[in-house]
Amino acid sequence: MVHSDTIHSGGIHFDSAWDVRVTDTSLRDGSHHKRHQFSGEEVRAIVAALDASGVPVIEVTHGDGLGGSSFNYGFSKTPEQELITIAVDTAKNAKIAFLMLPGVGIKEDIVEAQDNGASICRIATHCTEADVSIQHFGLARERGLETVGFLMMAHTIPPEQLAKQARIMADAGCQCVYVVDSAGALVLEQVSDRVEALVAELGDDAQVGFHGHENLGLGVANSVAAVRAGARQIDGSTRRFGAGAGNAPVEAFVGVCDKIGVKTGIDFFEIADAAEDVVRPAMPAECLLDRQALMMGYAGVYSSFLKHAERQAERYGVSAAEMLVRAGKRKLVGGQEDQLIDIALELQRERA
Ligand SMILES: C[C@H](O)CC(=O)C(=O)O
Ligand SMILES: [Mn+2]
Repeated sequence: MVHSDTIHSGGIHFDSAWDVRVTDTSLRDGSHHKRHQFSGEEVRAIVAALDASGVPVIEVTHGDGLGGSSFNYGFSKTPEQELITIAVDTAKNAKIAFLMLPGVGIKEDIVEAQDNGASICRIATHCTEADVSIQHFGLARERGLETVGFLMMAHTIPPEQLAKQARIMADAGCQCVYVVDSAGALVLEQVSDRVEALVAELGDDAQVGFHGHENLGLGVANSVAAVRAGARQIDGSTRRFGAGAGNAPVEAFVGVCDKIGVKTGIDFFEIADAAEDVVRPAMPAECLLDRQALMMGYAGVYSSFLKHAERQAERYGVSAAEMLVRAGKRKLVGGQEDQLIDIALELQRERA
């Protein structure tokens, strides 16, 4: 299918087949659920299926971004740059994106990912720390990469404050700033209020995106709320293959968009088949909306803490759900995974 391109805010080329551009993040956010154990063959099969369904952007990286393979976050089975190369070689139309968290990855990682063929650079920071991304956006734009900014744990600050952080990213060269509901804690108007605030702040300087998690079962509904509030890019994971209860399922989001007249350019029937026949077999288990996931949504906990909490809960014989509620009370942010051990020990002491 050949479509014509148009240029939208942030200077991003948009295919005329899209009202919103969907990024599938199963091969990055799903990496948390799979404890970063993707094989090259799995990446090849998933990219081929998503690409054939019309998914325009596919993100491939360790769950915690470039450089995430480590003792703290969990070692990857296959080096992420190798997975990026496989994804680029496999995709016929989709662009391959990568994620990086300043401090976890470094600028050389961005250069290597681009040399391996990735074309969209997504930089993630905690939502109050946008200034740590400035040099990375500068480098990415200088090198001709398309840029996306991720303001993580967006439920923790009010819309006006989030918009100011978005402005920092846009001024640094970010072409689309995402409201990232890392904890799956935002509820409908809380999403639209944030998206609207960013749209008002950024105008034509940058697009606004939304990345949701399913911990309160609102991934698709929140994504629709984001679109109605002006978001032009939406993340999801086919079969919800993501951290916690997973991300907004791309196949359901596409079906809903078809019904409400929002063009995604993705074929509903093909993506439904891809979810069932290709993505599900690569998942260690379905992403469940179980007690632990619910606690994360309710207490506002970073979704990627789930597997870490489960491991420490088993090690110290305490409840993972209780650990996650305490992680919410302590307002932990990404990078503080080690404090889960402290919480497990605290619960163990209390029980003794
Ligand atoms: C590094 C995180 O997993 C980024 C993300 O997907 C989120 O905050 O949600
Ligand atoms: Mn996520």
